[in-house]
Amino acid sequence: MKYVSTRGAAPVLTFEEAMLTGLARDGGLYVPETIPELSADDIRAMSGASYEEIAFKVMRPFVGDTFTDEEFKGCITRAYAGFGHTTRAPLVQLAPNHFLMELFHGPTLAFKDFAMQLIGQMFELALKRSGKRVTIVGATSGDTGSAAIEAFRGLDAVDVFILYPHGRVSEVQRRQMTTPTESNVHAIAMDGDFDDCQARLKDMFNDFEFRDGVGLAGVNSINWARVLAQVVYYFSTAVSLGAPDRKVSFTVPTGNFGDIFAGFIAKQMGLPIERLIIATNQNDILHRCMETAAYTKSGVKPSISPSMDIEVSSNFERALFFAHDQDGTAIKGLMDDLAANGSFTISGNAMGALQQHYDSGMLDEAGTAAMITRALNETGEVLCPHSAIGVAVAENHIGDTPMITLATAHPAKFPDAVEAATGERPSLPPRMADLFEREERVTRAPNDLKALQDIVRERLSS
Ligand SMILES: Cc1ncc(COP(=O)(O)O)c(C=O)c1O
Ligand SMILES: N[C@@H](CCOP(=O)(O)O)C(=O)O
Repeated sequence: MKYVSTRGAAPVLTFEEAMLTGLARDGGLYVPETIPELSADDIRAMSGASYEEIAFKVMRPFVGDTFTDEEFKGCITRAYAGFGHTTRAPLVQLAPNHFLMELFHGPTLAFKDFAMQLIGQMFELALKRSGKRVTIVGATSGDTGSAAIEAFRGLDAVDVFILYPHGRVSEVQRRQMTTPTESNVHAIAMDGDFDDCQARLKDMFNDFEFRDGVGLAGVNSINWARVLAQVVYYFSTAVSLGAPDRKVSFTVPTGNFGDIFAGFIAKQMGLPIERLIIATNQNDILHRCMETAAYTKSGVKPSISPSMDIEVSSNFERALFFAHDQDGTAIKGLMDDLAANGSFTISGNAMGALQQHYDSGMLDEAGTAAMITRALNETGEVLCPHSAIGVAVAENHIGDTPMITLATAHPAKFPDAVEAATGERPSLPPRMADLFEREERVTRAPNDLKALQDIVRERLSS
């Protein structure tokens, strides 16, 4: 299995190289050259299998000879052993044709744990074998950062630096990042919004002297392995509802487009997915783009679903690559337009290709709060604001096909928003009960590449 860049001008890599490399050297994102297909019988055989068994079947063809079967199975087993639910991604029925996929039973209470816990295992194995060290730098709007820190804290061969937008993550998210005591963990509160954090991260990758000097690696969804691990729960839940003999649709609360793009990969592999619904908050650039073909930045507005306060949706580039028949030159043109003018326009053909798979919807702030209240009253389910957006958008797209909405985070990560909507403050699991008493350790930084690079270099040499 080979991996190519969405901008068509970077070296072709193996799975291991793509996993440890992060951003392609032409600024693009790695994707598999071809997407392996599973037959209806292969998918049918997943019925009754454990999450871990399904994970192995789904991901194995992408991994090539990076790991033996036994090594890869070991990574998968260890990755999900600490999850607080035996089925890992349980389904709860909300209404006759509407199901909620709970993705918040991992150690940091968000869907990011599904991929990050596995990547932690795979990095550890690959780095032990090569004797190399890496410096992970990640950008987060709150959940990727805590999941990455949890997966890599204390690992000898890794330092992990997380850039988060100062004052724009929930207090629980911030404390998850600032309270770990391991010396290889470095939380950085940066001026600006998540897009600024992600832009500086990509600048670091595009500065080859810095990148090669510190051994930079990425665990944002820039990293193909992140997307791959997220493909699995599309299979496990669809199969539990009757796939491949019954179609399903998914609604996905969306920001950086990694999670919903994993659904697209599942569909390309043969899972009978009817529609993939993009659900956005008031930062609705993706929804506007689906309606008008114009991807136009308008300024990120802070919301009660802060993890989705994103306008430069990194993985949309991967979706565009497939919508343009894998034409890297076309994608480079669009991304250059975005960098120069803050917008690009998608051609009729490419829009047609996107609309074959995706629909979209948005929910504003008042609607999000109202949905959290209504979900509790009507179903007894306490939703986080991101999941509430998914549920409300899904309700406008439910037809004869079962709809599965992804619940991407635990409500206790966003207690203020949930309490304001329901009158009840959701509590953290007992293992996190003292989170608010733990000492915080964080570095403040400006939105400035050189200042950030200096922080990384200084910490590595101390
Ligand atoms: C809780 C939560 N929901 C939804 C999203 C959106 O996911 P994606 O960026 O993969 O679209 C994120 C962050 O990305 C998140 O943290
Ligand atoms: N919502 C994310 C944003 C980063 O997304 P990623 O999937 O690219 O890591 C977060 O919580 O940080």
